[in-house]
Parts: sequence; C-alpha cells; structure tokens
Amino acid sequence: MNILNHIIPLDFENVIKLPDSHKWNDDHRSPVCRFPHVQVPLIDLASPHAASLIRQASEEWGVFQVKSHGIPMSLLNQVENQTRRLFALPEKRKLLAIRSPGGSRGYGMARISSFFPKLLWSEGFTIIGSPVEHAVQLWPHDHSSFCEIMEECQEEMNGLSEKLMSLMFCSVGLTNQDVKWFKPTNVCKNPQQRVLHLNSYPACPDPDQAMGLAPHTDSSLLTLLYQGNIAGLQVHRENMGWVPVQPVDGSLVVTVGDLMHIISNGRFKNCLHRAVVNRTNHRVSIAYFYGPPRDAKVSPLMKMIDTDHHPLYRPVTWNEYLHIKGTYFNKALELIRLNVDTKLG
Ligand SMILES: C=C1C[C@]23C[C@H]1CC[C@H]2[C@@]12CCC[C@@](C)(C(=O)O1)[C@H]2[C@@H]3C(=O)O
Ligand SMILES: O=C(O)CCC(=O)C(=O)O
Ligand SMILES: [Fe+2]
Repeated sequence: MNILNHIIPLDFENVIKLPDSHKWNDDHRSPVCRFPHVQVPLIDLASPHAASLIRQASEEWGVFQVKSHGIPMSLLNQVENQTRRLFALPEKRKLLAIRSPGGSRGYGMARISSFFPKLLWSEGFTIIGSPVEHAVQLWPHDHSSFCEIMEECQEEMNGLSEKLMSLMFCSVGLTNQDVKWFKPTNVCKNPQQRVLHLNSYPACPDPDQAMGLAPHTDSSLLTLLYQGNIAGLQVHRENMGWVPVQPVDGSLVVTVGDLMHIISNGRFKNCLHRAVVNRTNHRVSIAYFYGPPRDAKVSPLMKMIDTDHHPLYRPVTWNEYLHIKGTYFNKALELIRLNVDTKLG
C-alpha cells in the first residue's frame, strides 16, 4: 500500500457504503464489557480526597474523568466549534495542510494507522506549538479566531496537566521538588511540548464494522481529552474488556500515557483505549498530550525504586520514545525494558 494511503483520509462526504478498505473483522472489533455498572472513576478535583482518588484510579485503570477542573465550559465549546469548522472544510482545502510523510503536524489520518490492516473512520489535525502555519493554509484570510482559541486551549490544558501531575506525585509521596524537571522554565523555548490533536469521526453507514481510532496507548505523560457529549471512547480493562467512557457534561478524561508508566516504574497503568463510531452523529474530540521537554531524559523516579522495585525501564527522551513508538508501535515499551535478571546478576 502507498504510504500516503495512511495519511490521506477518505473523503467521507461522498461515501454511502463502508468500503472494504475500512471494514474491520470481529478480531479487531472485540465487544464491550458485559457489566454496565463498571465505570471509569469520575473525580471531583475540588474534593479533599482528589489526590488519593487519582492515585487509585491511575493504578487500577490508568484513566479517570475529572470535574471542577477549572477550564471554562465556554472555552471547551469554542474549541469544539472551531474543530467542527475545520473538519467541515472541503477535502481539497484540508489537503493543503496535509502532514508530510514522517512529519507530525497537520491534517491526516492518525499515525498509528500504518500498523493496522484496515483504515480508520476518522481524520485528525495535530498542532505542535503555534497553529498559525497550518491555519493559514486552511483559512488564508481568516485564521485568527481558530489560532486564538487553540492557543488558549493549549495554555489551559497545560496548566491543568501540571496540576494533575503534582496531585499524582503528591499521592505517592513525592514533592514538587522531585518532579521539577518536567516543567519548562520558559514555555516559549519549548513549544514542542504543546501538542494538541483534534479528532473527527464522521457518522458512519456501518459503525459495527468500522474503527474510529484503533487500540493504542498514548506516548505522553498524561493526555487530557474532551469528548463533548457524544460517546465513542472505550478503555481496556484487564479481565473486563472494553469499557465505554460515558461523556459527563463539561468533564475531561485523563489517560495515563507510556512516559508516566515509565517514570512511575510501572506503578501507574498506561491506558489502552480506542474510539468507535456511530451511524448518526459526527463526533469530534480534542486531545492534549502533555509531555516533558523533548530532550529531557525520562526514567523511573528514584523514589519509585528500592531493593524490591528495580528500575524497569532505561532512560529515554520524549523524542527518542516517539521515534521508537513510530517504528515499533505497541512493542515500544518492551524494547526499552531492562532485563531484571541481568540487573540482579
Ligand atoms: C506527541 C505525539 C503523540 C502522538 C504522536 C505525536 C503527535 C500526535 C499524537 C497522536 C494523536 C492521535 C493518536 C496517536 C497515537 C497518534 O497516532 O498520533 C498519538 C501519538 C502518541 O501518543 O503516540
Ligand atoms: O476520540 C477519542 O475519544 C480518543 C482520541 C485518542 O485516543 C487520541 O487522540 O489519542
Ligand atoms: Fe489516545
């Protein structure tokens, strides 16, 4: 298959029947959990118990929802509107902002697509640092409202991510001092840390055989996701299977990424998740990937290591890890895992 087939999405506008290229079989569409009462924890950040609830959810699930998170609903609505405005553009115009092969910014199908035999029923737009360069291609005369809203979103999501990181670390006995390294001293120097990714899942004529976003874990420390009020996100929980994450008005989903799993020396679970599609509603979601400065070495934190807990992973930078992930996908963590026997030997 041509490499561009994994970048250029289908022109969903004109499709009335699910093409074979997008038809997933049952092996890839394993069913949802049979217990409807099993739900991802919803945590009120205003609660005095927030930190310990977050710790518990991160250890058991690797995912939780948060409310009272402080990001104004009006901003989330505006971000959703701008996202819909972007994906409603004619395909020809969106292709002007297409991601280059090997690149990571711009319009296209999610990078993970090439690791699966079938194509995804979705399109995405990745913003790293400033959105201006690509926004100008989409709206030559009228890009400022999009840029202002996305930049404000990056700012707010970044602040909330830092707050959540502190809560998670406090909950396992670390101080802010222990984790200073992941905060850039000057954000302008680290625009690379501000990764905002917009997803679009058009209504689908045959949702049971399609896949919006295939199962994956995120390569971040944490990911914040706003999914509006249309369901679609599912998280995998051992022994239970795929658990749908019910949208809760104004709340955000927080998933633990691979890097958080690494620095917590395996204590926090990186969450396997996917997005399914539906017949009637065009769903969009907004994901903020929070990570450390790109060239900072990330490794299991000292305080997570003792004679009973040997370091499980070797140090990597975010850049290096993204590269490994882009080449080996779900084998990436295994590839940086230290061999415990040789350590002991
Ligand atoms: C900083 C990131 C995180 C990336 C790669 C790079 C830019 C875009 C992100 C996503 C967004 C969509 C899902 C994902 C799995 C994908 O295909 O591209 C993500 C990936 C990752 O978490 O690995
Ligand atoms: O759309 C969703 O619910 C999931 C999006 C996601 O997992 C991602 O962007 O990494
Ligand atoms: Fe994800």
